Amino acid sequence: MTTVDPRITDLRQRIDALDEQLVAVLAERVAVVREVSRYKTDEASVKAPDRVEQVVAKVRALADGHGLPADLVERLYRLLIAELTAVELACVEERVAGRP
Ligand SMILES: C=C(O[C@@H]1C=C(C(=O)O)C=C[C@H]1O)C(=O)O
Repeated sequence: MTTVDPRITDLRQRIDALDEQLVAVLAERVAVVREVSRYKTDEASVKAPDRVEQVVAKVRALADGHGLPADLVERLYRLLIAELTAVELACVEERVAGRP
C-alpha cells in the first residue's frame, strides 16, 4: 500500500468536514427553492431570468470578496440554478396537473 503524506491526510479531513457543511447548506437551499415553487404557476415564473441574473451578479461579487474566481462561481451557480429550475418545473407541473 502506498503511504500518504500525513499533511495530505490532515488536509483531506478538513475537506471532508467542509463538504459536510457544503452539502448541508445545499440541502437547505434546495428546500427553500422547492418552497418558492409552491407559489408559482407557470414556466415563466419558474425560470425567472431576471432573478437568475440578480443571483449571479450577487455571487460573483461575493466570490470577488473572497478572492475566488468569479467566472468559476458563476458557472457553478448557473448549473445549480438550471438543475433547481428543472426540479421546480416538475413540482409546479405536478401540482397544476393534479388540480380539479
Ligand atoms: C428560486 C427561484 O426559482 C428559480 C431558481 C433560482 C435559484 O436557484 O436561485 C432563481 C430563479 C429561478 O430560476 C426564484 O424564483 O427565486
